[in-house]
Amino acid sequence: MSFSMVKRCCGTPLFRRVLQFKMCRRKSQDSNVTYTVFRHRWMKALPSARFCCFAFKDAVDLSKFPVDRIRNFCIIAHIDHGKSTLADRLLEMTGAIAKTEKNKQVLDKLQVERERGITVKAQTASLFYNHEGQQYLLNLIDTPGHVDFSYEVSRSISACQGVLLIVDANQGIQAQTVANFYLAFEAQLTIIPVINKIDLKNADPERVESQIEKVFDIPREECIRISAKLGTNVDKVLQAVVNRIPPPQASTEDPFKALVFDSNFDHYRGVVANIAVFGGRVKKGDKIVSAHLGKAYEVNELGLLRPDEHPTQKLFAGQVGYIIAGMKDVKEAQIGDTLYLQEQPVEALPGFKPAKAMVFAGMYPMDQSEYTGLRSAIERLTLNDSSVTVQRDSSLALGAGWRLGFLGLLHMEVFNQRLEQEYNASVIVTAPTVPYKAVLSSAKLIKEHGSGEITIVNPAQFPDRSVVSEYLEPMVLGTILTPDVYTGKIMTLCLNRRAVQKNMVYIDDQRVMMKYLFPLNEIVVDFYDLLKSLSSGYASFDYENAGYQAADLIKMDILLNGRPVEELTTVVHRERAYSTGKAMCERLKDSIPRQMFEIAIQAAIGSKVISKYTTDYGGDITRKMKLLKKQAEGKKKMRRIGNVEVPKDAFISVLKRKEK
Ligand SMILES: Nc1nc2c(ncn2[C@@H]2O[C@H](COP(=O)(O)OP(=O)(O)OP(=O)(O)O)[C@@H](O)[C@H]2O)c(=O)[nH]1
Repeated sequence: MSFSMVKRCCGTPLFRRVLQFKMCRRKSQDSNVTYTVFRHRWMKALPSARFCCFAFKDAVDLSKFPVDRIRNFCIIAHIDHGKSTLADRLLEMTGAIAKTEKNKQVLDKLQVERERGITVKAQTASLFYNHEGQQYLLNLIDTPGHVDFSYEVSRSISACQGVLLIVDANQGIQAQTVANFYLAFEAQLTIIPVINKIDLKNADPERVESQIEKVFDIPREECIRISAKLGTNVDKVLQAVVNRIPPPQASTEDPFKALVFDSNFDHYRGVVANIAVFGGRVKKGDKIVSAHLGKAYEVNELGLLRPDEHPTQKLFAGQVGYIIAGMKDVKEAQIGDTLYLQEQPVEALPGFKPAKAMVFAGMYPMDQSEYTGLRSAIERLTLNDSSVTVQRDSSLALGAGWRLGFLGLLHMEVFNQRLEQEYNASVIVTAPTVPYKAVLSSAKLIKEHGSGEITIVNPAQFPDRSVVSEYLEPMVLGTILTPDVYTGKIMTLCLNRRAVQKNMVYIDDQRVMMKYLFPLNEIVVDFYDLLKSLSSGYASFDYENAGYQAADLIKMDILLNGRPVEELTTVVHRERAYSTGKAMCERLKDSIPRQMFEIAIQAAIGSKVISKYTTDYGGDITRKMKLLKKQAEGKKKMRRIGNVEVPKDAFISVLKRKEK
């Protein structure tokens, strides 16, 4: 409905007098959005609802934006180098959000993101920017920095032609800077290096520019020095986006073709898919087809993300936006899928390799009566995070549950935290394990599995040596960047983790970049924490898949008063079994609150006990009463194994090693 129609219908003096409306036209800061605002006198009484706004017009006339005035880019960097802060400034400067103290990490919408101060999910925002008298549509994607979420980065990159590579002016190039640079470089995107935090006392942009020149072969003149926090030089970043990043190669004349690069689930509207339009145009009511499933859908809604959803009539070639088309499950909007018009089939875009789970853990309800509630919580959460894999699982000790696959330990922790925060679910999580493989030698088993090689994601199902010719473990190529004073300690740490050095170079006169081949199992739980503490927080770490390697593996059980603790069953390298078993027993002894009786804690391989400890019992009667009271309070967070109560959080801490 246009403004003139509204005016004609309800703008007459009589109508206004009767309803006491004041009508005016409002322009939002970016001057593209025109709202018709009704101001109701009665509403003056209600301070919080003084304005009643209806957006009658298609908010933005997207046909105004020929492809050559569109720029699609993402912000990539090492964790905490300031991506989200820069995104806030860009949003403010282009009028997408108001300038206020409250607007911090606007694109980090999840509670866990705000609490941990990290980005977990990539977010898109479309901005309108005036440059030399012309208006540009800039589509920005803010990406996470942590290695566990690098899948989000590679997906985002596929929707862009350029990246802003942010580097902290004090910390310089870090491990994820290198990893993210290569993702962008391999995708042949334009890379704009941005040195952030120049306001810091210890900022050394000169040094960082030299590093960028040496490691990435980008001339130092191309670097832009900014302070995202203070807004210094952020305008130069916007100019560089327009001047250096090419527009998308897409034509509105071609048949409609769009790449699904992200999706999330809305309980009322179904799947909301984020798309990059590679050709043609699409509008509400169009019949579109998902190339992956060959299924047709009708477009119910589409629009821009600014950063909130902003419905429009159409989306055109080169644009990035969202689309809702009655898909009921995120599996229907597979990341990497191609959408096209039913009457104009096109060849599918290359898409992406699906994310590969690197860490698996069992999840069980604290009490079996909570099974159904937990199932629905896990189902809903995985609808929004398609990189989590879920398989039903059950165990004698823990009952019915699931085995979930994650991209890393932080991903697993974040998932857990979201289950607790967003769904009020309380879960038992078993020891994280990596996906081992076994080459079977038993003809019977090969027939049973239909393959000579099986992947084991649950240590309880680790096959016995007698039916296996070889075990294989997953390997990763790790990159460590550190000030050179810590190299000695770090090399010892890597050696202790069965790592093999592949490379070592100085990136400037004080910082070293090392590459190591690690067994994934050795870095999953606590390697990163240890590396940080050994280097006083200065070293950084990133890794990528490096296939499988043969290894001498065995299954180890931990027993409490003779009963196996299924959460703690692990697969270990044979040469590590004794020291790992001993350390786990020691830590379990420290984690179990004293109880009214002695407890035997053992590590065993098959029937052979390799380590044994005994706890003291709780002491005199008043102490016992206090102990009972305290235990009753904490009962909810306890797991009962035989007659022993174990605190829920003991399990992960038992797995963490302490390096000498
Ligand atoms: N002094 C100073 N601090 C900054 C600047 N930019 C960001 N910060 C601070 O650096 C910290 C990390 O900033 P974020 O924007 O959350 O970093 P990020 O790269 O988005 O972090 P992840 O999404 O977790 O990877 C915050 O405390 C910011 O306030 C800057 O220009 N100067």
